[in-house]
Amino acid sequence: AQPGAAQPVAAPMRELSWGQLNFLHTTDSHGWLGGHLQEPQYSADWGDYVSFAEHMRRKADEKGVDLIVIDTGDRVEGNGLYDASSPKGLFTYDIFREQTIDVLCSGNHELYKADAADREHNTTVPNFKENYIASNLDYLDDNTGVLVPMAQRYRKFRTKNLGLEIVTFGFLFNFDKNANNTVVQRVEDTIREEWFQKVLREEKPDVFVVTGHVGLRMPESRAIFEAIRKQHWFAPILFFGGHVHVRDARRFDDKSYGIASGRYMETIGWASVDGIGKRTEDDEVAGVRGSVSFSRRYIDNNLYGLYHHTGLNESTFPTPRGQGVSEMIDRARVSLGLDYKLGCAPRDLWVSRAKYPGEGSMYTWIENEVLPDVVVRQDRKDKPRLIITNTGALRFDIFKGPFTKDNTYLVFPFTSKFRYIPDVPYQVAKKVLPLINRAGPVFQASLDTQFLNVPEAMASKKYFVATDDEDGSDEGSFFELKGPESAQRPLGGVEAETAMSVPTPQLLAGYTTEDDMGTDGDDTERSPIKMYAVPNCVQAEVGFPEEDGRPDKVDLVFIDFTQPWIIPALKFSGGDYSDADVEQWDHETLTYKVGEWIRKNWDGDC
Ligand SMILES: Nc1ccn([C@@H]2O[C@H](COP(=O)(O)O)[C@@H](O)[C@H]2O)c(=O)n1
Repeated sequence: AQPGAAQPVAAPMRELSWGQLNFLHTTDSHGWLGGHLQEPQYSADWGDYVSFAEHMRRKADEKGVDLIVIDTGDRVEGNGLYDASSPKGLFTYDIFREQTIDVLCSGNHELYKADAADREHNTTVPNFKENYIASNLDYLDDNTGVLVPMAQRYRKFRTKNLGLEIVTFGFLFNFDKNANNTVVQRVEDTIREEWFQKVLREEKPDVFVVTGHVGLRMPESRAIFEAIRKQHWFAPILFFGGHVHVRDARRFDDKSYGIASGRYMETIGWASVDGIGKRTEDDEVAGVRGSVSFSRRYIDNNLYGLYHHTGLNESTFPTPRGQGVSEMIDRARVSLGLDYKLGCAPRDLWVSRAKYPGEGSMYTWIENEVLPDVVVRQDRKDKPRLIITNTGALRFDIFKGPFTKDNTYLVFPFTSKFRYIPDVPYQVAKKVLPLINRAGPVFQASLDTQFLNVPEAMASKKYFVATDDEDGSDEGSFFELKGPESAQRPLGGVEAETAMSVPTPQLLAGYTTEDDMGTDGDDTERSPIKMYAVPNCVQAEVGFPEEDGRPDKVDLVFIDFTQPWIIPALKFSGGDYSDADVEQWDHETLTYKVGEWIRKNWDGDC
């Protein structure tokens, strides 16, 4: 762990079970290679994970079984370790490559910006060579002007100890907000491509492993499963998903299962599979291959748990390589000045652990306190304005106490700036926010308004029910598990505030996941946390007339990411606006503006 990271706390543990094939899985790490310095549940770092994987490989060898290490993308954006350097990721690519990863693929965050996609092609792919799979992703080489596969489309390999043959793919969901130096082919089109069909016709592996930056319950995963199953009735198919930032496991059928392993290096996914027979020519005819048994654990990424699962301790656990990686991270953090204190947060501010609107909500804070102060222009200061930001732009909680340079990137990782349309009739402008939040038919399918929200909402909306609040209002609904077809309740602080069960007092609050396999997936017993839904966007009203609160016209200011939704919402509200009417508000990023605000307003002692 990093110097100064919170010490892990002892807790009741569930064991890992081993099978013929065993997997360690990370996804959506978003640069959190230093771990969570403020949260004991997740305070181990990438160096500890390197040590852990080394011990688990040795154990696999001793047992005569196999271990495969997987990462399913979104390695970048969301932590100072990646975002604070120039160029971005100056240190993280070298740190990340220290883990031996057998199969990896791209996430959408590797592709938002052209320079990040260049680095993926020119650094990550060569770092991992044939282990990097890009089944539906091409890269436009600037030097040659030629569109080439980002990496190979699939990989076939034999496992070290049991000699099982694996065919593996690496998919990205149908993402369309990538920079123009990559092309993402829709999954549904890719599986109809000749190369994919040829693999299915010609290869007869013992098991298919589908890695993907795709939620397990997104339609793309189902489509891939059905395409493989159509041609391989009895083959085990294992999915390793990502993107929606949740812990989840899904049973597709009795020979096909998947795991999704959370976000931000909070979770190391563990999956083990038994019942994989060597495939014979007659299998498909006779249907001889029985069910596979699948077991999963979501490992909280802290040293207490990693020692427990390896049977090691403080002196025996760190390997020279792992220790070296922790030192690399420390040096990088120091040279980037990530612990530099901008101010002192006077209270906890939550993404979804507090009701919106409310005192503890990060979104109430941003719309009431921050936006009115930071979205100001001298030449338009007397014009009333509406300022809109999407909630997904604020990604992580703020804990009471020191707010560091690192925290600015954890909370506001994007380089988004403000744009505006001047002098919009208020009667038109005021309808934009409700339209976006109600997500009506105004928006085409490609403009799903859930893409404005925090990624966790994608899973939550589908698998949890938003119930009425305790006070009977429908404001600030919270999620309650609907049944076994579920995703999760994430995240941990130290207190367990819940209406869903009686917390065990000494347990730290954290993940209490329910998935298709039941409620025993988390490796550590935690007390549950109540999670509240947040709207897609929030809005500040600034400079409104005091008498009736209804200006004639307003400047409609919005974060640039929201523009594709703002324009159709304006049109639907009777405003004949297009992209041509949009002007840049100023040239400062939201991240910079909030950093400056914190410097001025949170200048207490802590
Ligand atoms: N410039 C951006 C890019 C993304 N977002 C938000 O992030 C969400 C996607 O996050 P994943 O980690 O799941 O890829 C997206 O839905 C937006 O809410 C943003 O605000 N600004």
